[in-house]
Amino acid sequence: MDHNKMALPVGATLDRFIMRKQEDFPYATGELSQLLRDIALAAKIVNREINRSGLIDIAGAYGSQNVQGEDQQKLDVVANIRFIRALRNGGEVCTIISEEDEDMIQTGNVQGKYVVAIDPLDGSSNIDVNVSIGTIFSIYRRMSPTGLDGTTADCLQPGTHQVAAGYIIYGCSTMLVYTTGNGVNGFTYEPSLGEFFLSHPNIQTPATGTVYSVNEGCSELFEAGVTAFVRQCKERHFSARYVGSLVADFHRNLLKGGIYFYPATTKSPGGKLRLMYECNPLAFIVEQAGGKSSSGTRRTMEIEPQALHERCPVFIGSKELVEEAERLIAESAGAPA
Ligand SMILES: O=P(O)(O)OC[C@H]1O[C@](O)(COP(=O)(O)O)[C@@H](O)[C@@H]1O
Ligand SMILES: [Mg+2]
Ligand SMILES: [Mg+2]
Repeated sequence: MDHNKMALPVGATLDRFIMRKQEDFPYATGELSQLLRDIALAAKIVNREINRSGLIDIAGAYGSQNVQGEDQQKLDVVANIRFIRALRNGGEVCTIISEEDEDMIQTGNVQGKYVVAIDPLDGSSNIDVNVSIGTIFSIYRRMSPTGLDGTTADCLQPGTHQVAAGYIIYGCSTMLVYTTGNGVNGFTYEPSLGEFFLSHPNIQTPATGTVYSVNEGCSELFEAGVTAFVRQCKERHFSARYVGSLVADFHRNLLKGGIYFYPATTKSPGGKLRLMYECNPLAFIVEQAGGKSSSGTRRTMEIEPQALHERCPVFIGSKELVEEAERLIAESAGAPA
């Protein structure tokens, strides 16, 4: 046995883990590894801001709206600035799609091989009330040649083209969970050492569960198949859990089993969540952990994006629960199950 190649023990630092994973790819140039480190660095800085958000003047609205027409919170803007700065300074990223910016952000790193889509602060409505929030990121390799800014085509790639994806959850503890298409691993931040340590190696999500996460306040606006699925969850005495921060609801269900869904409603026919920096990255992670993600009728990662901030309905989590939701939606639409 090649003892040098054994799996890294729980407690290994993120840095060592990234290096070890890079060794698995003989032709790896280290750029993606460096990009993951840049994201981890920005996460540490944003974590510090969040942890003291009740003390310093960082709470509340910023006074402007983003392209989605949502009031930006100060922490949305701070997190956006921190991540963009780290990605720009890191040099590996040519173009960024951010929830907080209408247009593509060209970093000026024309030699950069990667495009990043990011939700700098997820769960904005929970910032001021000390409930878990997060950051979600998705990484693609550019298709256009280096030497120029990234293009719209570089940004509008389907989820199946992702080379890495992850999220940071700022909760009871701060964790970074990511995949490069080779399993899902979780790292817990130790602030006194300023390091992320491997705490959740090779995460596998249970095939089923007894938790459903949906904003039932909109249930009057659900289509028949979704209503039937919610009814079934209740008939099975599932527990309703809804934090209102996608990252927090997703993370719980990833570890314990369950399903989160934000369906299309008559009010928002495209759903609420954004394909490029919310649905696709979490879909990549859940699939790598043995779960499933769907729009209700098709695999999330096979959706061809048409716009940077397009929305899509999402059903994500334990495989059997997502398939059950799809079956009831198909049935109610009269399509063969
Ligand atoms: O308040 P609603 O309609 O239930 O929406 C909550 C959902 O919206 C979000 O807050 C959207 O994300 P942002 O906070 O990044 O805009 C999700 O985190 C959450 O799951
Ligand atoms: Mg979000
Ligand atoms: Mg956000």
